[in-house]
Amino acid sequence: MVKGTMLALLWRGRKACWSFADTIWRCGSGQEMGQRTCSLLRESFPPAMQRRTAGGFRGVCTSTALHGKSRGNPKKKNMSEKELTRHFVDHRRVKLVAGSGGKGACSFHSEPRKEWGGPDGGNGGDGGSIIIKADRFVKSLAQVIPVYKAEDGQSGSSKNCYGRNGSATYISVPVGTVVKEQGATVIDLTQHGQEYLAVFGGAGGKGNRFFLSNENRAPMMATAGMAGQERIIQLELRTMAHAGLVGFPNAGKSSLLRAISNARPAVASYPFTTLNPHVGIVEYRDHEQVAVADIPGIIRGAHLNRGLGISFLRHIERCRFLLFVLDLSAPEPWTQLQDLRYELDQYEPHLSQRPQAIVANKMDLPEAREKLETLKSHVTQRVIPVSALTGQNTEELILHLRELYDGFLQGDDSRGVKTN
Ligand SMILES: Nc1nc2c(ncn2[C@@H]2O[C@H](COP(=O)(O)OP(=O)(O)OP(=O)(O)O)[C@@H](O)[C@H]2O)c(=O)[nH]1
Ligand SMILES: [Mg+2]
Repeated sequence: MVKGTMLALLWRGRKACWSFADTIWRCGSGQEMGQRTCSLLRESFPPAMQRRTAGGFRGVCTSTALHGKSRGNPKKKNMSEKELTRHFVDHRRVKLVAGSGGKGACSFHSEPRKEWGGPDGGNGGDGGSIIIKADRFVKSLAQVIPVYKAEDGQSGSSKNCYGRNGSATYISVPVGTVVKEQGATVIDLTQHGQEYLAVFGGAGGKGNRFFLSNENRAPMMATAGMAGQERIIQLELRTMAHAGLVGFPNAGKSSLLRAISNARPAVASYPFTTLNPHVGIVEYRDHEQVAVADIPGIIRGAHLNRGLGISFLRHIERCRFLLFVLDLSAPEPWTQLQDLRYELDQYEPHLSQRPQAIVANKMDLPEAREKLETLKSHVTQRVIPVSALTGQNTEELILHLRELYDGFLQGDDSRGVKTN
């Protein structure tokens, strides 16, 4: 029984315990063995643990303590914005080649006393197709490779055996991916699980059994499988979010997203900290969720490729409403608003006309408080003064976000449009 207990201890112990497992196994039974084992185990612990077990060895507790560290969930490492840029890809050009069909077989059945058993060549299997599938757990197109070749069908064989069909190849893409061919949109994958069969596999060839007829009792013909379809397509990711944060660099967009949602985009005091879109979810008590996208900063002349350009505006193209984030500590923040609107319209006419609110950020700074009234006099839209840093008045912003969201839902209901 003592031997059994020792073995149980060793099983739960660490690698270090194995070195003296042999020793314990060979020990005699009784108290002497128990003491010897205790001292051996105690010596194998780190000094701190040795001190703790000096009073008396308790096998069960020790094994737990030894494993304590390895059992704990390792904390997920936050990726820096630079690392994220390497992992975040929002467009890809992909060549798709479906599988070819397998060859049909040409063979004749033959067995004792049945020498001319007739043709028995089976058909080839069909080539595999390639299917593009939207998956909400995929966040970027980074894992999409430049060329996909689906599996070919297997050839048919004698005894009427058909070749196996090539299995379909699935390409998982984020929800919101647009499939384009020569610049024209083919399909927009906006639902989780939505599939698009991009290229069909070639049909399998026919075996000579297929050509058996009254006229031809011994067909020698079998056909090769057809080649699979080939296609070059472009995949373009357009982030799916209800609201988009638009502003100059350093306006505090990322800080604001951190303040109102669960997202953790990088925040720093230098411009263009954000290089990729981040989506945060604002949760309400009734479990309604509003997705908010933070995108890189826009500067005057961005449509002429200044700063980071405006190509990333594709990520707010789908947003139903916009939040213009202004840094009220900057001189004349209302000019920022005009510039932002101009740049948005350069990307897509009337993009700046979407339902919107103006978020006056950095209200914790004295210079910002002075400019609030002047800003209000310059604009007709609602201005929400907040401080993303201190969290001041973010509730008003969250509530207004909900109003905009409800308005958008009602608008869609009245038009009978189903949206995501
Ligand atoms: N005092 C004060 N500072 C703020 C506030 N919000 C943001 N900041 C600071 O402003 C700087 C820029 O903040 P970000 O959130 O990175 O700004 P951003 O608009 O995301 O900038 P880009 O990603 O470069 O476009 C950081 O140093 C923040 O700490 C605020 O409400 N008050
Ligand atoms: Mg940012």
